[in-house]
Amino acid sequence: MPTDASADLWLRPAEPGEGAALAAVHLAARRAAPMPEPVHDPADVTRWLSGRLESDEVWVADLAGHGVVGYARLTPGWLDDLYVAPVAARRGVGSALLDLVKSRLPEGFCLWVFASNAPARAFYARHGLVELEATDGSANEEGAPDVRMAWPGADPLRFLRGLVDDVDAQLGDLLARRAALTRAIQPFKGSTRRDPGRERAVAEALAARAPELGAERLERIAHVIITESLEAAAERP
Ligand SMILES: O=C(O)C(=O)C[C@]1(C(=O)O)C=C[C@@H](O)C=C1
Repeated sequence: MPTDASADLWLRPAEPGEGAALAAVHLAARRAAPMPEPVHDPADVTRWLSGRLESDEVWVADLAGHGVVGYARLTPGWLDDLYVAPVAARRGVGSALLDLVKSRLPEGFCLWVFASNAPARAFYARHGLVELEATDGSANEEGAPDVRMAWPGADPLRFLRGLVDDVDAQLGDLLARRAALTRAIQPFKGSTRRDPGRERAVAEALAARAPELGAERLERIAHVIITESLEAAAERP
């Protein structure tokens, strides 16, 4: 039954030496959730979390009669871990930790959640987080699709524009690299005619990485990028 846990619940900074307690919560919470199997054994998880205690901001939830039942681990702009042991489920521990994280990162933060973890995604959505990009999992250790979520903080437009700026910085670098390659190829071609087959293949490769944009839209985007890159190359052969 949902209860107001505040009387029994105490949130406090983690202390050095609590790595094993955090690892127990981490592993129990993961086992109980629809998440991929952990790729590290308990000793590794304890060692890793003990190390993170030295560098990251970690808060623990102590529940009367149970001890440490949850924790949140933060790095600048990110909620890296939020785990609650099943023994303390549905007692408001996760919400209390998340409220604390919001107060520690009032300008907003991001987190990664496994796509399969529908209860966690619903929990975060109920608490005002929005879903950003989804991945195919190739960049995480488990190789499982995940979703980036964000709590956009006190000034959502400012926070989300900050994320756009970060991505645009990468996109600008990529456009510069790509335009340089378009330019480098031109002297090796017999004509200045465009190659529609090659351009279709380029658009298909983009569509495989960004399926939500769709092949047709990506074909138009690729067309603009290539047109402008060719024009820039012609201006500076
Ligand atoms: O691959 C080529 O033939 C290129 O000239 C490069 C490029 C591109 O920028 O990707 C540019 C123009 C062509 O129509 C097809 C592709």
